[in-house]
Amino acid sequence: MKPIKIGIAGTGVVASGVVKVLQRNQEEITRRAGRGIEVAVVSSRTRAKAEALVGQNVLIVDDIMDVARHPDIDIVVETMGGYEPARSFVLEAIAHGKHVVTANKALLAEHGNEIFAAAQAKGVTVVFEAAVAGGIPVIKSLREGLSANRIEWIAGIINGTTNFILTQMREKGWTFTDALKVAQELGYAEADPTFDVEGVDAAHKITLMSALAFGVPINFKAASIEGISQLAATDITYAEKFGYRIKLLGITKRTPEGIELRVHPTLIPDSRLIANVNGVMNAVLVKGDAVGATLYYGAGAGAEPTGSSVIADLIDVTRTITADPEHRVPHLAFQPDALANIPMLPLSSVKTRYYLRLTVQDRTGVLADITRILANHDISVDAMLQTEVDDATQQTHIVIMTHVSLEASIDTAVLQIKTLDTVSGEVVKLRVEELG
Ligand SMILES: NC(=O)c1ccc[n+]([C@@H]2O[C@H](COP(=O)([O-])OP(=O)(O)OC[C@H]3O[C@@H](n4cnc5c(N)ncnc54)[C@H](O)[C@@H]3O)[C@@H](O)[C@H]2O)c1
Ligand SMILES: N[C@@H](CCO)C(=O)O
Ligand code: NA
Repeated sequence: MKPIKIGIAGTGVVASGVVKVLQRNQEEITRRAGRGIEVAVVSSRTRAKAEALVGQNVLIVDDIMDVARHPDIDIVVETMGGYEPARSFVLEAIAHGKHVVTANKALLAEHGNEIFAAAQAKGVTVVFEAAVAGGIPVIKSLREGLSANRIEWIAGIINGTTNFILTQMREKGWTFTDALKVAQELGYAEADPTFDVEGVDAAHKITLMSALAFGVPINFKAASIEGISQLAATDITYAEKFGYRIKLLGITKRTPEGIELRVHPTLIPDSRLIANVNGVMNAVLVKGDAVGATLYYGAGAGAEPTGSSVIADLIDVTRTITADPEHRVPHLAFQPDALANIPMLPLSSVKTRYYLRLTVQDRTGVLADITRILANHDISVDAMLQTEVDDATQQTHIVIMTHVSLEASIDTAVLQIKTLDTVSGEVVKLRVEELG
């Protein structure tokens, strides 16, 4: 059979991984796909970069739309990133009957509903394994491997850059700034690294997994997002004293009231496997009612790991290209006419355990005032730690681990605690997930 011809828009880190692995493993990829996969057209902002990547025998075009419209192409690969022109490019390719493979979670989290609807109408596939947790085949697991289950929750370390930063800070004492700089040099970070450090990239990814897990439309606006830029090294140390590690987690949970969707630094018991996932590695825990908890681990970023996922998608599309569209695996795991209308919950209705750190004056009655306020809001204390009094300021830190409480109650209690004249500065609040 003749090889499948593909076009690539954007020749950066991910595209280079795709081209290299396609070349290196050509023979095995052909045996798996049933026919060869050949890069036929490439578009890049810099022709020299494209030539260096694919050589002289591949057509290089200046306008990305010439990839989207090229008559010889069956599948386009979008590795430019960003919202525009990526969105227009993908829609144009779909309009021309091309299947699309993309690594772009920002695009799908914001414009996925429009893109998948266009693909459905045209009978083509849009696949995005590379967009979530880089090289880990977690989309495939959610869409196919776990399709017997009612998914209960997903919790994942799904941003390599921030996990790399947290690891270097904790293990090697690097500064946040130095660790970020190295993550950028290694090609892990987004073009705008605030997407990584402020939790936006993780929110894009957990939004996509939430839609796949629960069969609901993609709803990025419902995500509550908190990154690691405000996380103090002190809290990493105190958490360790209680036997916890702090990780930036993307969490989505089905509750009787609706769906939680959130990203924030989270305390995790240090005995959990996921608490020991370090460096650029990602890990996603998926809890299904039948299978129980399953854990997917691997490189969340980098050229070849991400290229691995792009190529797996290319092989999948190649295999199904001859099947009738209605017999293909649905883009978002559920049949498009079977999406559910479950409410997305605000952060105030989250129920979990909390870590609170307060700075207080060392005076009698402080602790009693604080515990009284907590009790008045139905918050019970599980463990408490008080540090030595600082001689100069006469201040001390009180760290409290609560039992499961309602976030709205915690927030009201914290507001009241802050009005006590013995309490100074901010009260640090972090969420704890047992992930059992
Ligand atoms: N780097 C990773 O480890 C990784 C992992 C998973 C997903 N992703 C995603 O993959 C995508 C690409 O990331 P990357 O790290 O390869 O980025 P990159 O910056 O290395 O490469 C992007 C490429 O696209 C080209 N490009 C951008 N805008 C263009 C335009 N308007 N016209 C033509 N070319 C254009 C750039 O010149 C560059 O060659 C992003 O969506 C990113 O979120 C990256
Ligand atoms: N910037 C992303 C790339 C992979 O999606 C990360 O650090 O995880
Ligand atoms: Na993946």
